[in-house]
Amino acid sequence: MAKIYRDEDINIDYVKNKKIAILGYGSQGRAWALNLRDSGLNVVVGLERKGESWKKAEEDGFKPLFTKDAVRDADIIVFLVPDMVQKNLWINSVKPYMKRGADMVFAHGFNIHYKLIDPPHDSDVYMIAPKAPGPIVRRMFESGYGVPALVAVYQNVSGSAFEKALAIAKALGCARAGVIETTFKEETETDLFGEQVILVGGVMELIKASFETLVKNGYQPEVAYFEVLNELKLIVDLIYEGGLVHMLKAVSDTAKYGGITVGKTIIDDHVKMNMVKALERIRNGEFAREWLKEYENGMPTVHKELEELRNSLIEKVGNEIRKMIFKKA
Ligand SMILES: NC(=O)c1ccc[n+]([C@@H]2O[C@H](COP(=O)([O-])OP(=O)(O)OC[C@H]3O[C@@H](n4cnc5c(N)ncnc54)[C@H](O)[C@@H]3O)[C@@H](O)[C@H]2O)c1
Ligand SMILES: CC(C)(O)[C@@H](O)C(=O)O
Ligand SMILES: [Mg+2]
Ligand SMILES: [Mg+2]
Repeated sequence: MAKIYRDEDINIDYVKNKKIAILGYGSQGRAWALNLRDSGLNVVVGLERKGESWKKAEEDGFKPLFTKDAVRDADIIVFLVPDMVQKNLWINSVKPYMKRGADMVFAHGFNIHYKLIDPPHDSDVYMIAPKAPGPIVRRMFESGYGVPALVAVYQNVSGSAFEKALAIAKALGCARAGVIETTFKEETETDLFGEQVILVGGVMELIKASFETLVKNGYQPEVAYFEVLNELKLIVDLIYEGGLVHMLKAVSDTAKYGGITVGKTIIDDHVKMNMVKALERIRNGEFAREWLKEYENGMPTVHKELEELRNSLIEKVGNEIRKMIFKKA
């Protein structure tokens, strides 16, 4: 079994008096900046322009700097802008201004694994990859818990890159849950696989397909929404709390039998073959090349699909239902 590092295994002093530049103040950037500051670390937020993120960081009590000024005397530089943006940010606003030997830190291995960024040979390069969306990284920290994270070292010039990665993971609250060592390759490939096949892609398409099937066959959209989307969270909560058997114990015997037998005919060998194909495209770099091209063309596919989703029945019905059921009585 993999070694799981917890708070008591980690010494935060490795990063205690270091100046940490958090580049980006979005999903992960905000969570990292706030959690690290609350853990007593010296954080500066670096941004490219005085836009929404700048305003948000100021509202949270930071004094953001332009990237080049934030990295000038930083000991640790954390790349928390979108993956497709990191290379240009590195070339134009970090590399020419950073202190020699400053650490380069990532929350996902994409740019290093697919060789978009070629880091200087005298820098420690490591990763802390929280296994959760940014707002949850912050929410769990505030409530005294944490989300798990993976840590990996790509370059260890100082000899203490791993200890620094663990220290940052602890300051993020991740070692309250558990931190596992991995490689940039393993993190990148499994993270992309997870988000494409289940967490983002798979779940979304299962929800859409089951909703459409019910509605096309004459059932009320609101009934379909409750059945395939709202209750999904409640069932996943049971799996999260206690595992698959725990969830099966909470549902009826009818649901157990139906789920066990029919589930396999939905997620059949054909679906499993598609999963292997998706993994293969990640491993041979085909997905990364396609995504780079999509990004360079202005993300037409992403914009088109989001527009279609915004106008879809499940979103319209869901928006109305959520207004009702989440309204405080
Ligand atoms: N979103 C997540 O929950 C999550 C989870 C784990 C790992 N990660 C990784 O964390 C990193 C950051 O992802 P994110 O989703 O938090 O990013 P994000 O999309 O939330 O980043 C937004 C921030 O980047 C800045 N930004 C956007 N475009 C820019 C540009 N062209 N130049 C400079 N700055 C720009 C914005 O001003 C904002 O401050 C990525 O490597 C991602 O893979 C994200
Ligand atoms: C939150 C996720 C999906 O786990 C992350 O990997 C991301 O890229 O946003
Ligand atoms: Mg990801
Ligand atoms: Mg992920």
